[in-house]
Amino acid sequence: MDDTLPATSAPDTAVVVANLGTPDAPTAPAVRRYLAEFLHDYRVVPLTRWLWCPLLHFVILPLRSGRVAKKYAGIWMDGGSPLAVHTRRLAEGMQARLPGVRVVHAMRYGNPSLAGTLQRLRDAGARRIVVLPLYPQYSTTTTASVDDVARRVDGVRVLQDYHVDPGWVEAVAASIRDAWANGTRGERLLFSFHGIPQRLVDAGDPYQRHCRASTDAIARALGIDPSDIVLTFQSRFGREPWLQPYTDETLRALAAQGVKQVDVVCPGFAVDCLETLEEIAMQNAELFHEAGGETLRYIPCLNDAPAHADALAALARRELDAMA
Ligand SMILES: C=CC1=C(C)c2cc3[nH]c(cc4nc(cc5[nH]c(cc1n2)c(C)c5CCC(=O)O)C(CCC(=O)O)=C4C)c(C)c3C=C
Ligand SMILES: [Fe+2]
Ligand SMILES: [Fe+2]
Repeated sequence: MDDTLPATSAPDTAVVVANLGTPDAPTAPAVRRYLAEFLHDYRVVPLTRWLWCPLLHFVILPLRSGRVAKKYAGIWMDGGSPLAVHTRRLAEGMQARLPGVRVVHAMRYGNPSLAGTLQRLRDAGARRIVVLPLYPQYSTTTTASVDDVARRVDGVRVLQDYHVDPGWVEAVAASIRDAWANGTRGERLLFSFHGIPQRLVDAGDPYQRHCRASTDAIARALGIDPSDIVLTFQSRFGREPWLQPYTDETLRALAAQGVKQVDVVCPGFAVDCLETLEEIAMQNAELFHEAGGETLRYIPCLNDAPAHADALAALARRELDAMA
């Protein structure tokens, strides 16, 4: 846990840049610890505990931890897990844009913990705290879980979503234009979002609608023909139906239709992580190639790009002003 909050001159106001979380090391025990916390969250798996706990502890964690640790090892950076490194750098970029405000990062699962960070900020005198979950699209599985933790602390406001925020939309569009700048544009642009179970959308979760709206807004900013765009969902977990079309099946179908070059962007992920660097840029690129495609070009997340830090700092400032 990070107990070394930077000292600033304005401890009464703070912004917490909150992300999902990630293991502390690319090892089976560290992955197991992380997955255990993540998959015990009722927002993520709402199964009755007498059924879920035995399955989780005796089947899923023993089988999954070692296999997933190897995937993390393949993308690990000098400073740690990509999700942790990029989240930290993004928060530093926002700090530079928010003088007089203390900006820190925290994780819903793993370290530095969101609950501990909020408590330490309060103990250090912060009375106005904005939590900015790094989820552009709202979901009960992600944003609401951050809310669950934040609601236990006084003086905290949580940004609910920014799925069509003009600054963010333009930053994503600019990153796609940059990828196309050298004239190597794929035949299709695929927008791949993390999936959630279809059951949750049927029960009212706005996530799918937000993903559609983000995709449309980014496409509009790019001025591209809707027929050049495909919206898909990745990272299925478990056996029930998740949001469709699935990214992997769509890539196979595109290759079968004779599409050779595809560009993939993941605007549901603020920073690069296992699901983008390993699943899309490695696993799905290989799958596309084996199905007869030539090149899957992965367009990186915004990470700590100046336009990203600008957009999120402006959002944080607006939330702080709304608390005044
Ligand atoms: C971007 C939004 C995300 C949603 C919505 C989401 C829902 C969701 N995820 C799982 C299960 C897993 N997700 C895992 C990794 C992971 N998920 C997100 C984001 C969303 N998840 C990110 C950014 C990451 C990467 C973390 C990293 O360290 O890089 C994993 C862990 C990896 C694995 O074991 O495959 C699981 C498990 C569920 C069940 C769910 C909705 C119900
Ligand atoms: Fe348990
Ligand atoms: Fe996930």
